[in-house]
Amino acid sequence: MSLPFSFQPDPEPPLPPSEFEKRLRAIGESSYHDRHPFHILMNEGKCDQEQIRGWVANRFYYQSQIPIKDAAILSICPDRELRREWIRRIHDHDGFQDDPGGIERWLLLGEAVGLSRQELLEQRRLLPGVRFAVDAYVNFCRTHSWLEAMASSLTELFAPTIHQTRIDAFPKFYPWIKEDGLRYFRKRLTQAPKDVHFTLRLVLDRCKTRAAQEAAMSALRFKCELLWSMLDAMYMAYVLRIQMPTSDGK
Ligand SMILES: O=C(O)c1cc(C(=O)O)c2c(n1)C(=O)C(=O)c1cc(C(=O)O)[nH]c1-2
Repeated sequence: MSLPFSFQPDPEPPLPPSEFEKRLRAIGESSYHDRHPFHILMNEGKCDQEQIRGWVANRFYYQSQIPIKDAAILSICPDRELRREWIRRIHDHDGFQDDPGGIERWLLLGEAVGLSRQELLEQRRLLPGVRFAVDAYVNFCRTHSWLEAMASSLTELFAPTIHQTRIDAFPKFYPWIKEDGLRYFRKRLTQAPKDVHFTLRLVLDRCKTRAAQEAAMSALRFKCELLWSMLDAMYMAYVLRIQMPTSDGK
């Protein structure tokens, strides 16, 4: 027998916060980019100098776009208290007062591996696949709700472990990298947990419906996919050595 047309089945109830958090963490545990074959090669000391340089140069584009995506989030966030907190992320990367910022520290990493600032700033080694993936992140944050955009940054729950792995692995396997270059990763060990503690609480508190919780989980899956895609492009170019011929023949 069909139900009267006015009957609406109950929407799925929201998950209890502890279960929601468990599911968010499970997304990163299964698909964060620490498991990508490029990172595994790098962290086991199996990359050559050109592969490390390729990774540093391409990741620079990600670093350079982070404050732009955070500014996009600020521009759609109606809550003043949240904006006061979120703006700190832009300062962390662009620099604030005496702190030259994460982008500057990544440029030092570039110099430590033998890349000039100019080369990074002019995006000379930027692969098309990396550009598309990073641009997709900025675009996602411009076109989704501020809460989904904030939720997509929750991959940072898993970033300190991978930063620590690099701090341990680089001096051991790549003694040719100047020590100064590791400052970026050291600084993120204290910055990322602060960011992510705030964002996790926010997402758990503000996603009050099951639909909002599902949207936050989708945002996190999307972010894991784009981080993974960046490394696919790098693996193709620097491990399989397949690159698009440049149109100007260089
Ligand atoms: O080196 C890494 O593996 C890694 C990953 C991520 C991440 O998970 O998005 C970030 C960072 N580093 C990072 O340094 C950083 O500042 C950062 C900001 C964000 C973000 O989404 O707002 N992710 C990340």
